[in-house]
Amino acid sequence: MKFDYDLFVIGGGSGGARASRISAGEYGARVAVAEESRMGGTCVIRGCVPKKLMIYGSQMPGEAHVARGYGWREAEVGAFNWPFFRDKLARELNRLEAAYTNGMVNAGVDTYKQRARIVDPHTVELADGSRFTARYILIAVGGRPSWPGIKGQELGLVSDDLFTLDHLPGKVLMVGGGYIACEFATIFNGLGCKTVLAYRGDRILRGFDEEMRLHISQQFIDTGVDLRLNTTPVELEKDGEEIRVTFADGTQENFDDVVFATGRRPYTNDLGLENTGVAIGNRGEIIVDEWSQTSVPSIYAVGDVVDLVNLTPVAIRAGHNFADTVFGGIPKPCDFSLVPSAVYIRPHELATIGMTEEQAVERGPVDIYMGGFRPMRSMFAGEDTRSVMKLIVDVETDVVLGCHIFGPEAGEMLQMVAVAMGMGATKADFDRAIALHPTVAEELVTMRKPMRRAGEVPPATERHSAVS
Ligand SMILES: Cc1cc2nc3c(=O)[nH]c(=O)nc-3n(C[C@H](O)[C@H](O)[C@H](O)COP(=O)(O)OP(=O)(O)OC[C@H]3O[C@@H](n4cnc5c(N)ncnc54)[C@H](O)[C@@H]3O)c2cc1C
Ligand SMILES: NC(=O)c1ccc[n+]([C@@H]2O[C@H](COP(=O)([O-])OP(=O)(O)OC[C@H]3O[C@@H](n4cnc5c(N)ncnc54)[C@H](O)[C@@H]3O)[C@@H](O)[C@H]2O)c1
Repeated sequence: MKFDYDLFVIGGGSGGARASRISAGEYGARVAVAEESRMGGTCVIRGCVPKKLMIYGSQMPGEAHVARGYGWREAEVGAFNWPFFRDKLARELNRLEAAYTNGMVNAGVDTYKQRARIVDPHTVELADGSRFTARYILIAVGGRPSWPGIKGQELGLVSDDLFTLDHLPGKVLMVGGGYIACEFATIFNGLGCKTVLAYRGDRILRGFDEEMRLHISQQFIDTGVDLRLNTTPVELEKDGEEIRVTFADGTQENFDDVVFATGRRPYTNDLGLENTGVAIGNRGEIIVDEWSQTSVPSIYAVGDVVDLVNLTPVAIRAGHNFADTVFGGIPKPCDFSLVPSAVYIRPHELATIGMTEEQAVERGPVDIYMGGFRPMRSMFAGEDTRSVMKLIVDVETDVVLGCHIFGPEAGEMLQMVAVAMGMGATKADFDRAIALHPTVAEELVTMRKPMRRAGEVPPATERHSAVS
């Protein structure tokens, strides 16, 4: 059968852009991409990139504080000019969007700036009614914020809305306890907004190492974020210019803005999947094997839509492996068992890879190496914030199973740890490395004795009485 294209990609975000560029540019496949919004997708337009720039913007008052501690006694940041920042951010995102589009066009990819639906396992229909056939279809449609389903929720915002606000809220309620809630609590707090972080459970960042969760909670408290645990909003109402929030315990409080950071869901609705027989899970995620292939042989899926590890480098790797496998004749299955990630909060961020202590203990005995210290840079400035590093080491094999770093620019350090751990590094390998002095990172190779063998962790209340 003759097809219009070898590959039709739905979604021009991290996964779709990489797959199409490599398939066409490196392997000469005839490729088209449909994108209903802006090329670059979530990461570039309304995720990682603008978020990280906002994090940098929000840390400037802290930098001025450090500068004063180093003798720049008059250092002040003054008032934050949100319209200046927002408009500059918009120009930067336009630049990146153009770079993404050009990258695809230069690779020979046909781009359609329209929504696409699947008609059958080899046919895609665009919003204007045009239809194209393809040997393969790659679904890379990403995810969308999910709303909590409470009364009046339409008065609230989601992360997509936060990069184009008319003005910053004087007082904001962040709802949720995951990556987005924590990162935007840091941002709003740093930019001078009174920030309340409401989480329904008793400790934020579920799934992360328990000890690290405590340090992050403590940092929020220390930096002035009003952290409210076991707190759930149940209704939003308009009250003049403000939003009145009713919480599950019956209390009410007014905010200028309420932001729901209550998770994201695969964006598979109205995609025409029912025309194909592609198997989906109960969250709407597309089920794929290690080759990113769905239950229909001509249809593949990568990125957040498969809801495995919802991070940009994972979507990119899956997209690249797809192109190598299907068009390059280089079979590359996806293995996402060791993925680093970071929660970009300030002043210290959390970067993590591998097992948490809790996961490791399930598997067998482990030694816990931990270092806690005040980094030279901030300590001299008169700050008290402590860095914490934690290595989880298999007692039997000496292999490092997990690494968790809470410190300044921790993500920058962890990337290199990911290389070592990917090679199966043991604690002895870490020890053999000569320290690079004076750095924060040297602590990683100078932790000589285990702090404990797992299972002997003191109760949380003894470690951090300030956190409930
Ligand atoms: C606020 C925020 C911050 C984040 N920060 C980080 C971070 O710091 N580090 C990190 O690794 N990850 C981060 N992420 C996650 C990261 O953005 C995603 O994992 C990544 O973008 C997923 O890529 P993707 O290709 O699967 O989907 P996306 O990038 O979402 O791309 C999907 C594209 O498909 C388009 N589309 C959808 N349906 C159709 C259709 N039917 N027809 C045509 N086009 C369609 C969409 O418009 C979109 O452009 C963040 C996410 C958010 C929301
Ligand atoms: N730095 C990064 O790498 C980064 C940053 C942002 C987002 N991301 C990716 O995007 C994904 C989505 O981020 P997220 O923070 O929205 O999701 P998340 O899954 O990390 O956190 C969602 C939070 O909302 C809470 N929640 C869910 N439903 C709720 C409800 N009805 N009421 C109250 N609380 C509720 C959950 O308990 C959880 O704390 C992340 O899982 C991650 O994969 C990554």
